[in-house]
Amino acid sequence: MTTNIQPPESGAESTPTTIRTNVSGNEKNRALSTYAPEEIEVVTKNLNLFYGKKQALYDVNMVIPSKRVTAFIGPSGCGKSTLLRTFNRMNDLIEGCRIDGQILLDNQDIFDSSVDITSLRRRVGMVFQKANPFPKSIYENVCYGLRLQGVNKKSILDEVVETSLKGAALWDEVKDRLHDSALGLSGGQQQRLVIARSIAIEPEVLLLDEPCSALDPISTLKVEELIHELKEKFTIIIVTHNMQQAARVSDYTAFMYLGKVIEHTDTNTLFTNPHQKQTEDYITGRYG
Ligand SMILES: Nc1ncnc2c1ncn2[C@@H]1O[C@H](COP(=O)(O)OP(=O)(O)OP(=O)(O)O)[C@@H](O)[C@H]1O
Repeated sequence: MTTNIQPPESGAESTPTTIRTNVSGNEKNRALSTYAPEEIEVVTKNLNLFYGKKQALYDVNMVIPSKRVTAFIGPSGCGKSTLLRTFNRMNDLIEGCRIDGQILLDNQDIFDSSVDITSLRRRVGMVFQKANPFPKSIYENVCYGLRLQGVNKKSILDEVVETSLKGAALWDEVKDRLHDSALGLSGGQQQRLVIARSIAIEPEVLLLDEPCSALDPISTLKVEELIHELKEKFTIIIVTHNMQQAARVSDYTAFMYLGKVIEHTDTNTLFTNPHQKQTEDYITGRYG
């Protein structure tokens, strides 16, 4: 069901934007506090992050429910990508980056010394703003992760390639040219290919960092529809600049400002009845 809702009006400067949400029943948008521990994929506890002396995240405490879409929104530089990158420890690659606090994935602290980063990144896949297919065939792009794991049996690879491309809504467009270069695909197709490559190794969580920002409206729509389907199998966390997109694709939305999570609630509430003034100012276009 698609619901047409207006952001709250509180004063003459309110923007008359119509924000559509993908509200599809109470169950999907129930309060985060009602989730049982086994329904939660990721928990952050007192998470602080510093780039050298500059603090970029402040005391982030949040729960990310399993098999739901959570969106991070907020003005440029508020820490959305930084927070997203902590979930698969991509920030480890940045010199001078220091993190305090905990992130529990299935109840295990991902910063624990026993955690193997390669297997963490297998469990928590990531898709970036700009599609980054490898200069290989479409087929080899999709089975890249499996080959790294030592899987080389053709029948298995064929099956995974087909399932993943179908899962990424790309199969019909490429099934007759699987051995052509991935670089010959359009931008939107490349982004779906990268998603197919990520889901081929069956992660638990899929991180999407502004996956549509370089795409035209039709490709954007395809990726948004895809996100909707993928949440049946994966927990999805998406960073987007686009509030309409957050409202369309997500079940839960976190509004961030200056490194803090100001409000994190079901998407419908965040856009129709935000509890924090800063959220309301942002969604009504007063700053950002
Ligand atoms: N590698 C880095 N080294 C130092 N500072 C960084 C680094 N990456 C991000 N920052 C700083 O951390 C803060 C948060 O940046 P981040 O990219 O996470 O914000 P964002 O909300 O994703 O922004 P945008 O919407 O513009 O992509 C910013 O002040 C940014 O300048």
